Amino acid sequence: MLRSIATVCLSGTLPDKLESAAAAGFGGVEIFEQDLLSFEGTPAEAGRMAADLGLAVTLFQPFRDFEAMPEPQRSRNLDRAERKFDTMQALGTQMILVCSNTQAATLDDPARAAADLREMAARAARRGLKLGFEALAWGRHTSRWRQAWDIVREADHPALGLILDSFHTLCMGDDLAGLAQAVPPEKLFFVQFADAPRLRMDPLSWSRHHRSFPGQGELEVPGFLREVLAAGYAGPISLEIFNDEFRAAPSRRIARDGLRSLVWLDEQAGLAPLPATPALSGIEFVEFAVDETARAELAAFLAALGFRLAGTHRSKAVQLWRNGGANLVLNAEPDSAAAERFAQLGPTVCALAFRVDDPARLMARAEALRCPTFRERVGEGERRIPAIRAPDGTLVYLVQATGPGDRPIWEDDFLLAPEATAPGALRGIDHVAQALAPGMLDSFVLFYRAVFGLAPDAPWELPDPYGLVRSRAFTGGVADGVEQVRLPLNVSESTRTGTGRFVSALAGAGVHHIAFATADAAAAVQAASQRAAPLLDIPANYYADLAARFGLGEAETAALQAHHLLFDQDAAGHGFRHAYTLPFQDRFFFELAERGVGYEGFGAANAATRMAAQQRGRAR
Ligand SMILES: O=C(O)c1ccc(O)c(O)c1
Ligand SMILES: [Mg+2]
Repeated sequence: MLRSIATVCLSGTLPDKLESAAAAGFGGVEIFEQDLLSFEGTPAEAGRMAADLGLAVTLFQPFRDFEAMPEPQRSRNLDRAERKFDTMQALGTQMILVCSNTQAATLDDPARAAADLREMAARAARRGLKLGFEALAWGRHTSRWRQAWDIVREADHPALGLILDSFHTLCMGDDLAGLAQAVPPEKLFFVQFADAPRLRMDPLSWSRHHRSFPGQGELEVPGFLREVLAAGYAGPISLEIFNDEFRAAPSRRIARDGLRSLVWLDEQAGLAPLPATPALSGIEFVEFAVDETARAELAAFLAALGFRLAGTHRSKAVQLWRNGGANLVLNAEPDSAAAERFAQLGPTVCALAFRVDDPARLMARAEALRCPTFRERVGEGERRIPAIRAPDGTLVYLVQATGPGDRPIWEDDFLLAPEATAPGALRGIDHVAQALAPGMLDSFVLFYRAVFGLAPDAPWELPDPYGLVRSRAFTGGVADGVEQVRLPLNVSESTRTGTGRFVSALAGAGVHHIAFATADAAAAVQAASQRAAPLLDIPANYYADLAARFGLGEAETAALQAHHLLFDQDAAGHGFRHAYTLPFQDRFFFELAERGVGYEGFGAANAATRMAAQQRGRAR
């Protein structure tokens, strides 16, 4: 089916929008009138530009507030329609969208609405054009698709049909039940798709500012597509998203997200299968871009956390640092992707590596979802780890999960030190938190959901002393009832929060902290203290409140305090003990986390205390 996107989804001028849509792989565009009005050339030139890019103009949207107006507006509207038909013919599109009238003056008279639409359709038909009628959720007298259909049916003109829009239906808690029985396929002229977060808001503001691509929100868009297909619809699948962040973002990224959302939607609706989502079994390593100097400084920081140099790459300036099951790679190789990242941003995380059951299958899935792939130069006999790029350019390596008897992936490429397998206090990586510019969150949500099959948890809000931080966590890869991969994503509109400062310092997104899993946080902290690790001090008031909140005894509270530990407990009594380091060069920081079995969170209740302590640390 033809994939189409409305120009209103994208930023820039009409030529920018068309080029981005074509580059992403769309076959059609809905043209919004405003985009045409602000275009320098003629409608015919716009139409040629689209055609040259291989884009069909699937629809033109110049009209609103048409049906059931009293005279003289009624006649004026019909005259105006003729001018719009001229434009459509120049543009080379057949379909005009008319959305239900929102004006106070419109008559509550479905028969009049039908008669008016019939008249417009008759005029359109004379020119070989077609007219689709769509119910807006806030339409004055027509707000549901069934009402719009009643009007279209009563008008009974072959050039008049129904347009559906998933947002207008789903935002009202409505569905398409009965569509296939009521509406013949040839009357289903066009269908628009949009998702949205569930918000308590009037539908107009919700629709105009908070729509998102399928898979980025919480509406049941795949079910909507299934119903539309069951009704025999075979026309374009068209995205129509009004979203302030989309219109402020680079149009190429947004167009690519849009296409990705449609590939995912087809899979979810059972239309076109993709290679299956992976079984994730953890984060094998996190890789830092460093140079020689930064490497020495970061290595010293890690050594204080009990990490040891466990291996050196056979052919590159790359080191493996390890503590128990936690692996960190420090990459100082010149002329590499890491070096490029370092040159731009200084010491930062440049790659994450996920353990998956079948890297080749996941690569195929990612490519089908239009993820850029990456192939690093490798030396002879070395392993090439397949990698894809996250929306911010961070590399995501896909590492074969190994069982107890298997050869570890490290042995091909690294000269491992004898202490490589020495026991350590850390079990692995509990979670990796990324700080994103606000406009990036939807891109990441779609990336993790579509490519990895991870589901976002409910959104959280975390109060930094200098503004709000919004957080959404992705978790997945359940094994033995425990989540193996946890990825909180944080965004902040304020540039003064820890998240905001990190994002502006980095000119983009990146890993802001890494939490290591330990079975005994107090012991891990004690060992780190003895090695003079820089740990974050927590104020005494925190502990007084904690004791009161959870009814902790004096000795237990004192033990937490002595170890800089924060504490949380869920409703079922599963506990979480965690401590933080100071940031490395005012950039990223680390966390030591002891997660009681069954605890699913991240200590969000402690985030305000942690962020305040970090901001105080900066002020000193
Ligand atoms: O917000 C609007 O006005 C508007 C216009 C056209 C549409 O197709 C739509 O879904 C919303
Ligand atoms: Mg619409």
